Amino acid sequence: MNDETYMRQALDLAASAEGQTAPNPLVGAVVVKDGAVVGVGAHLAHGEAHAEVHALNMAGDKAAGATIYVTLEPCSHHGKTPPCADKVIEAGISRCVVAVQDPFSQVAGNGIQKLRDAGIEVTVGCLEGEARERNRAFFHYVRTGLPYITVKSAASLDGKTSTHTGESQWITSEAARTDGHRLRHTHQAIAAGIDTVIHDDPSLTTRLPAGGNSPIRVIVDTMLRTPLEAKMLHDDQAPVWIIAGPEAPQDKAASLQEAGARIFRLNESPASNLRKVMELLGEEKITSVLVEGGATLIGSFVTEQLVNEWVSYIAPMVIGGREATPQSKGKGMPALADVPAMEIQETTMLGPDVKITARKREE
Ligand SMILES: Nc1c(/N=C/[C@H](O)[C@H](O)[C@H](O)COP(=O)(O)O)[nH]c(=O)[nH]c1=O
Ligand SMILES: Nc1c(N[C@@H]2O[C@H](COP(=O)(O)O)[C@@H](O)[C@H]2O)[nH]c(=O)[nH]c1=O
Ligand SMILES: [Zn+2]
Repeated sequence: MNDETYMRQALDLAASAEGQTAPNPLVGAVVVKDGAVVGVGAHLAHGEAHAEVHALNMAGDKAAGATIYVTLEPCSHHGKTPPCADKVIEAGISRCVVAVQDPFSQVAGNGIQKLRDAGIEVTVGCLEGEARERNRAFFHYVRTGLPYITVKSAASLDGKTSTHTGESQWITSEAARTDGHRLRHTHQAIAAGIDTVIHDDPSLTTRLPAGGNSPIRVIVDTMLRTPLEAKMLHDDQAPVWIIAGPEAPQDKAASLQEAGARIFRLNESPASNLRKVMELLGEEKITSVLVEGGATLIGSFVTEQLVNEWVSYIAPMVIGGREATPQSKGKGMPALADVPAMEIQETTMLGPDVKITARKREE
């Protein structure tokens, strides 16, 4: 058993709380003493104990002289919980293996320094690539202040998301649609355009057999055309935030607020200033957004080059039709040189469909 073995265990522990910890990162910790695992822990929810605390509590006095493996640098600031670095020192840990430094300004190497100053041997970089990839949303958010943006698109082989008569249910299989709901569970917010809200009256909730978190529903609706009887306003499943433009009628804003929606009014059209909308969500501590559709909204994210990840679910059918809805509308990129390079991360069969995941390389 070597460092990577225990760090892999810590990464798996971190991943077990996926979709629960935002805006905090996923973190796992394993305490090892004389080749035996004596404590394990994961950060389970924002505001609750950090992974190291769980693992050290479980280890008890076996932590003295032990090694702790942690997927993110132990924090050194007083956030909602006392600093983990202090706890690691108090427990008498003699060696700390860290996957990656915490980019959060209040930590960013201070935790590691604190441990070293206390005479603890610290190594950084064990399975760093995997640790960064697991926390890509958190790292992107800390670096840019913008949520990590994933577009989800379900389409035919020829890239249509509905027939030219507007029929779209269903193109992909139950298996693909369920996988799409896992994407909802792992994102803090889900964005949809007003056309999708009017056409589909979607609930945008996470409906998985085992349950799951329903993301905050963010509707880009410049003129506040969201119907007062929209399903999502009456299911009490998750907040509804509607982003309006300057000309949106005040009386409609008032009645939507009455119906429980939170209205954000921008002084420019949100549909062509999505970066402003994302900055606003970033200020609300939203670290990840799933863009569910439709083609117009997706087209705006593409044109503003805000897409960090693209997940396509492709069904084995060809719909055809010049008027059939494509995966993205809007202005688009004039030249290939402007098209951001991405990398395919995964292709998986889900029933009869194929799922393709691609990511933009983080700068
Ligand atoms: N039409 C298809 C999809 N279409 C998804 C639509 O964009 C819209 O998100 C749904 O109508 C939302 O409904 P609700 O939130 O589940 O109530 N998505 C899919 O994965 N496959 C398809 O075939
Ligand atoms: N979740 C986590 C860490 N999260 C770090 O602490 C910040 C949140 O602090 P707080 O508001 O107190 O929860 C978060 O932004 C990130 O930098 N650190 C750790 O040592 N272990 C953990 O398990
Ligand atoms: Zn901590």
